[in-house]
Amino acid sequence: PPGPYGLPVIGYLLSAAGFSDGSEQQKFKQKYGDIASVQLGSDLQIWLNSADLIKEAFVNNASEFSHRPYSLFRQSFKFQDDIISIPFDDEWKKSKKFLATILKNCGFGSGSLDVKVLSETDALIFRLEKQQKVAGDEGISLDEPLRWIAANLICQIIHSNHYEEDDPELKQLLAMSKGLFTFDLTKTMLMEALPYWLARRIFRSDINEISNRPLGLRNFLRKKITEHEATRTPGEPRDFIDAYLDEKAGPNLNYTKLIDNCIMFLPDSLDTLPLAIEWLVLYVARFPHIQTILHKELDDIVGRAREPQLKDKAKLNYLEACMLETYRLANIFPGLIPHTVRRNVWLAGYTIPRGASIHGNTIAINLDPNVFPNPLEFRPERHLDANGNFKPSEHVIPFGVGPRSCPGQPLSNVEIFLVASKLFQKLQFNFPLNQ
Ligand code: HEM
Repeated sequence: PPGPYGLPVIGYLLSAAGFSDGSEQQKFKQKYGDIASVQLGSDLQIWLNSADLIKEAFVNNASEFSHRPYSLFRQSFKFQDDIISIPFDDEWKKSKKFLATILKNCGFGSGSLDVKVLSETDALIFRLEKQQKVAGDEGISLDEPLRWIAANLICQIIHSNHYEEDDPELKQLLAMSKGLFTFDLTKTMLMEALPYWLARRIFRSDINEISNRPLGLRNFLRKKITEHEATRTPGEPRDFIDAYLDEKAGPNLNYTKLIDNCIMFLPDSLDTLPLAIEWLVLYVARFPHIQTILHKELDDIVGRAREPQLKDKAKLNYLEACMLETYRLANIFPGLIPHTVRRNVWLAGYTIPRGASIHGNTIAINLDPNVFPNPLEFRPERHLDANGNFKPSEHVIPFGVGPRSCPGQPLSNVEIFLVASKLFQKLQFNFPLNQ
């Protein structure tokens, strides 16, 4: 595929810094159309710059395009057969189906989850109001309170624990998972771009630091598993750990795999998901006319006397539109997680070489002025039809598409919708004075 020329050996590596703010990725679409390639050292990156082409690869040709490329960064964590890294084969299919089923039984997409989310949101509102009284005009940060509610929900699903605001165990868990998968983007690109032996030398101390990151979480989860083994009733799972133990009990039970798969749920649950809610609140607070429309819609459909429910979702068109617009403009998960092919494959008239890393260019797609006029404006109306009904966009794909897409999407959709509808039903958000 076409792409920028680079220098011998290092390719386009000197421009790696431009990837962190998305400016390079946007240029790929403008200059080369739906598909572009860029050589970063030894890493050949293919950028798919339209949602249609991403679907062509990850959905229509899923059997070829659903592998994960080798990544020194991910390998540094020393996870064992975790769901994100394992290749797309029969083993992966079995694991993903198994995880999806037990997650569903533990709350994802089931009625009991709504009750938990609503009661956690009550506690969140109480906490925000309390903090606001103390802070006055200074304003408060949403970051920690939103991570706290998200942690309570995922912990109930994984190991049935519910925490109060100041619980030291919760604080410890949040501290251990904060930034678990965060790393300087330019360094990550260099790590993946340099030949393996050289990258291992240059980044030795970073690799050691990364491999130590999950140790605290592993110990924490090991303790939870031991407690579960002592108290569980086989066949009556209370949560993810019980369900896993039920399914895999026996001499072949691999505790490290169980622990690592629990850890895989944490970064998106504790970082990505609260971030989406936080951006939504910030955009709505920034534009008072949008907040007024949102409050009116909630008053008309739900009223003040009862809780919002999942069945209201179909009627809360404006809220749905605000959520989608947030995914688009805030670019909640830029670039998806890279995929690869295991042999040379044709796509859009080009050969995609075996081992290339394949990226969904959601940054360029979300800001494409031909699809979203005035793309930098937060305009929920663009996702409504002439009758004011919510119109999902085929171009906004924050959870990815195809078999490798996010298994947390059902949980995220329920959680974000219920938390947001209740927050906007009960509260008015404004920016602090002079900010
Ligand atoms: C707003 C919230 C979230 C967003 C935007 C999001 C987005 C994504 C994206 C873009 C991918 C990669 C798709 C691809 O490779 O093409 C992904 C994968 C994944 N997500 Fe999420 N996610 C969210 C929440 C969650 C939650 C709450 C969980 C767990 C409880 C979760 C667990 C995972 C896992 C395990 C994978 C790897 C799947 C695989 O490799 O087969 N995500 N997510």
